Amino acid sequence: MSYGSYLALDTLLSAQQPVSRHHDEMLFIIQHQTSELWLKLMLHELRAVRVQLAADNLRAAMKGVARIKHIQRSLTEQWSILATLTPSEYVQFRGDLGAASGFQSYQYRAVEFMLGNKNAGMLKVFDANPPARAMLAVILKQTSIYDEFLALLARRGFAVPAELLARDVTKAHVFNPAVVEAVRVVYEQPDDHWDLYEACEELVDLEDNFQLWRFRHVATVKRIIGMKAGTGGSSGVGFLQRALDLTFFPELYAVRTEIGN
Ligand code: HEM
Ligand SMILES: N[C@@H](CC(=O)c1ccccc1NC=O)C(=O)O
Repeated sequence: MSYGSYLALDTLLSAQQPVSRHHDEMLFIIQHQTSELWLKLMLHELRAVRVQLAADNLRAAMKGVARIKHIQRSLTEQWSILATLTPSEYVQFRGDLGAASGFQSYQYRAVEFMLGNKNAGMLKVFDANPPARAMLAVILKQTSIYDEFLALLARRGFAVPAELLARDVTKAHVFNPAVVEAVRVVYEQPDDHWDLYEACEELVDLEDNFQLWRFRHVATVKRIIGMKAGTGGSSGVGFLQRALDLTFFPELYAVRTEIGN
């Protein structure tokens, strides 16, 4: 065993293959590759969190969420490196990227699915990559982290509607006022439900961190390509900005309006 063989460094460090002759393409490639590595670890941890929630191991699940939150911070911080890429630099190799786009990040889509933002329509993006498509199809049909959390609440005696517990999990979760009422009990008597109270706040942190990543993506994209359309066929900044309206755990936010009323 050696450092290089253990870490497969020859493989890892031969995977940076610029398609242009431009100096700054190396930054672009490494920014994406490191993001994908962290996404890989995030997925690994999310899978474990899901299993722990299903097994009623709330503390172990929250240990996993704590690690995920640090990964998210690292991913979000990383945007400042890419922000050193100026529009004048990017335009020199953007054309060489063809129709490639972050749309095609199957690990990113898997993370969105695991958190509950399901969208079966996204699978066709990966028709040309059968293993990626198959991985996403499996996650699409599984309960999300939030489905498992709501099921755990129900097992703890909270009034989570039965139809929600038997919902079609291939669809995105839809806001349900009864869940707000269930969570309200936790927030109004935290001392009686401390672990659930803590877990709700951890999930809000997770969503908050995710939004910060999305925001830094839009902000970085805006400074690099302005209002140009995206290589993936979207409007660009406008499309990415709309994604900021998405929410994984709507009831955990809605409950805040109700506290004290
Ligand atoms: C110069 C740098 C970048 C630019 C100009 C850019 C631009 C865009 C645009 C315009 C889109 C919308 C899809 C399209 O029409 O192409 C998009 C999507 C996306 N980008 Fe980037 N991006 C950049 C860097 C990154 C990096 C470093 C990552 C990290 C993995 C990333 C991940 C994604 C993901 C996951 C999506 C899909 C988002 C969704 O479907 O909600 N992008 N990007
Ligand atoms: N959508 C970007 C291109 C882009 O960012 C990209 C291209 C190839 C591989 C990954 C990419 N990153 C994220 O969208 C653009 O419109 O310039």
